[in-house]
Amino acid sequence: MLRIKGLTKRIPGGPKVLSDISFDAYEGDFIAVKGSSGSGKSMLLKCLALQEAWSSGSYHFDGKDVLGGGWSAKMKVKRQVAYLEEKPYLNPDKTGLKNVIIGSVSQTPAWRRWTGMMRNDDYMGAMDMIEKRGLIDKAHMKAKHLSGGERQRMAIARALVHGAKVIVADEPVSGLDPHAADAVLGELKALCKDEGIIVIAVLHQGDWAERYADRILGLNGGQLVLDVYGRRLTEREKRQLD
Ligand SMILES: Nc1ncnc2c1ncn2[C@@H]1O[C@H](COP(=O)(O)OP(=O)(O)OP(=O)(O)O)[C@@H](O)[C@H]1O
Repeated sequence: MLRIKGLTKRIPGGPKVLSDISFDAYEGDFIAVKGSSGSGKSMLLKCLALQEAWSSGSYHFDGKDVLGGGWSAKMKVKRQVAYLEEKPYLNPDKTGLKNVIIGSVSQTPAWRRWTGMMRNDDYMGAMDMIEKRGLIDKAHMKAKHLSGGERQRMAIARALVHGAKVIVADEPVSGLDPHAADAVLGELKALCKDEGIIVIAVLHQGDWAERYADRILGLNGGQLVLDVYGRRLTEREKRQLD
């Protein structure tokens, strides 16, 4: 469970880009984040994944104080909160499987990525995860030959292999055709439902948020202006996010 209180982010020597954001997220939640360009959506996800330092606020993960908890508490959150980019980086010349085993810059320690060492149980765990994502026939294909949707799903497998309990995804279906987008969001939804993963995804375009998320957070000018459960946004609420 995540408990965010008063998250504020000020760019050093610059503007305040997130102001006093508070919300809780529970196992199995699929939360969409909406807001116009520059409203702070990406910054919110980066702060949750500890890719950006917080200016103030408190962050509890499974009851533990992350910001007050020292290096090991922060490393644990970096491993368990995976940041999924709009176009996740996979090494183009390595296979999907090898990319999954090696891990991502944001989640996996550097020594592990440099050595690329593979134990037998790493191999089995990664293959299992890839198979569950329906990508078994792509496991030995170089990443450069995977489609956008397959890359996104391979990146989800990679996050899970390296211990993700929370996936924060920044526009994960932007640029994908509707069929591939449904596959990616269906995958994320199933992870919430079946495995209790928390997904927090920026889904500003179209009606993906309404179709897949249980809850929609709306940002405007770095402030949380909407927190809506289990229903579509009204026209008035949509205007609040313009
Ligand atoms: N390193 C930085 N230095 C200065 N300003 C920054 C920095 N990073 C982000 N910002 C500003 O913070 C605000 C929020 O940025 P963010 O990327 O979170 O917006 P967003 O809602 O994700 O926008 P978009 O939908 O266009 O991606 C923007 O005004 C942006 O210019």
